[in-house]
Amino acid sequence: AQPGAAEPVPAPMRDLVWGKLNFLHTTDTHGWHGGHLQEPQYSADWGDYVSFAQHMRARAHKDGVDLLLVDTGDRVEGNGLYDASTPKGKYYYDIYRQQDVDIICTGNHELYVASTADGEHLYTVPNFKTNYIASNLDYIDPRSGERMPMAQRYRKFQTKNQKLDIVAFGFLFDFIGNANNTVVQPVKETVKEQWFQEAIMEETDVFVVIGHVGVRMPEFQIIFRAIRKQNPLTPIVFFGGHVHIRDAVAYDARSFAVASGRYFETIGWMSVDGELERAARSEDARPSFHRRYIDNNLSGLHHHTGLNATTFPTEHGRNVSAMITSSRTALDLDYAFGCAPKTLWMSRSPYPGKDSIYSWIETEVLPDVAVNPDRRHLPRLAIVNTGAIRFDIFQGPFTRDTTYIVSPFLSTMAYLPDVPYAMARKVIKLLNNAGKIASSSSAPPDNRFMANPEQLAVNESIIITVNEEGVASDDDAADLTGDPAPQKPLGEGTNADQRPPRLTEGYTTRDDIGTDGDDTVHLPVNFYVVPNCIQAEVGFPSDGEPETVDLVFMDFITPWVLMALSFLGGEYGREEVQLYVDGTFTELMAGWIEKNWPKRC
Ligand SMILES: O=c1ccn([C@@H]2O[C@H](COP(=O)(O)O)[C@@H](O)[C@H]2O)c(=O)[nH]1
Repeated sequence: AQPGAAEPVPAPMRDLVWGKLNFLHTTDTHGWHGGHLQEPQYSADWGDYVSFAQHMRARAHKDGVDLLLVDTGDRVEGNGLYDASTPKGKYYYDIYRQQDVDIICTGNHELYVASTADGEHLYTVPNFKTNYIASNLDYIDPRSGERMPMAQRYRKFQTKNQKLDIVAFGFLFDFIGNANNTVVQPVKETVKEQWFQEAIMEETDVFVVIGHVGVRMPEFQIIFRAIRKQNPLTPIVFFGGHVHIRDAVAYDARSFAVASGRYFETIGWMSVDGELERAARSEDARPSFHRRYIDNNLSGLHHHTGLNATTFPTEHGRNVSAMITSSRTALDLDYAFGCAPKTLWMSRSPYPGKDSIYSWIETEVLPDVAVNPDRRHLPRLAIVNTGAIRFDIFQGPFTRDTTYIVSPFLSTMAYLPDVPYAMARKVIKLLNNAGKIASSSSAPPDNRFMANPEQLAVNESIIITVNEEGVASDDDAADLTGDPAPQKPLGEGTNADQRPPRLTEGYTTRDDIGTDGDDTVHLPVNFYVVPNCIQAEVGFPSDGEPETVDLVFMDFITPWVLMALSFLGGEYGREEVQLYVDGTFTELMAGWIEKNWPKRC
């Protein structure tokens, strides 16, 4: 862990179940390779993961089984370690490559900005050579204009110890927001390609499909059906991401899919056991699958390896942690813009509400920063999509690192001048409806893409009632322990005098397999659904309604805003959208904090 990172608190643990073929999975790490310095349950860093993987590989070797490491993209954007340097990623590429990842693919965040896709092509693809797979992604060389696969389309290899044959693919969901130096082929087209049809006819023991794709998204279903059609008995394992949640689902008795969360809070574990060699395959023989969501903290990593603070760190792991420390220092990530007077939550607290980060943006930040010096006298509606805010703000120092953690994007505030108020006021309602505003082929994707991916997976707020002793209500306790007994304490074990152990707050995952996936038994946390967008009325007359307003919005949501206006009878084109205020939203927010919050805590 990094110097100053919160010490993990011991908690009741569930062990890992090993099989013949085992996997460790990271996804959507978004630059958090230094770990969560303020959160004890996720405070291990990439160096600790390097040590962990070394010990786990050694155990696999000793037991004659195999371990593969998988990463399913969105490694960038979301933390100062990647975002704070010029150019972005100056330190990240060398840190990330220290882990021996066996199968790796691209996420949408590697592609939003052309220079990020260039970085992927120039550094991560060569760093991982034959381990990098790009089944449905091409890159366009900026000099020659030549279009080429970002990496090989698939990979066939043998595992180290058992010599199991593996055919692996690496997909990205049908993403359309990429910069123009890459081409994402829709998955339904890719599976028709000759190379794919030939690849799925390869003799193999196991298919491994990794993808920056939610495990319940249609893209994985399409791939699953295509492979299964030709291979009725072959085990197929899927590793997904993008939705930022822990999840597991079995598509049939011989397939299993796992998603391993977000922001390097989780290291996913999957094991497959049974007769895996194709020679032993039969109608009756079925593989068994296990999953575990490992909290990324040192006490858990010690637990799973049977080591301690002295014996756990390897030389390589220590060196990687040191690389991260010196990069964080060079980037001055601990520089404080101000002191957050209280914790502001994205989804743990209701919106609108006094502890909601969105209410803070709406009522305090926007009225101050949504100001165009030449039009400050005119009323405006300022709209921010909730997906633009990526993390909670904890009470205490708000640092350069926090800035990128909360708001990593380069989005600016755009506007349309003098929109009739009668029309402009209805836009927010349309943006906040579920589904698409219009169903034409040129319409932007589902409105929920303006919100955070975590929100995609949940339709209703999940509010857990816990009493003062940390005991959940009957239903919640039954959910968490799998036991319908009333008022069951939320611990698996009890200490000698039968008092329940003190639990920390964290993930209490329910997936298709059950409620025992998390490696650490936690107290549950609330999850409130938030709208796709929030809106502030700024500079409005004290009485009466304005005739027209400036409609100000994050440039990222331009397609949705134009579609909403068109639906309301206002035809505005992209060329009419102008920059409202200089600077990115991130810079505006950091500037507001510097001006309004106390400098020191
Ligand atoms: O410029 C941007 C880019 C993205 N967003 C928000 O992020 C999600 C996508 O997040 P993932 O981590 O890829 O899952 C997108 O749906 C937007 O809500 C943004 O606001 N601005």
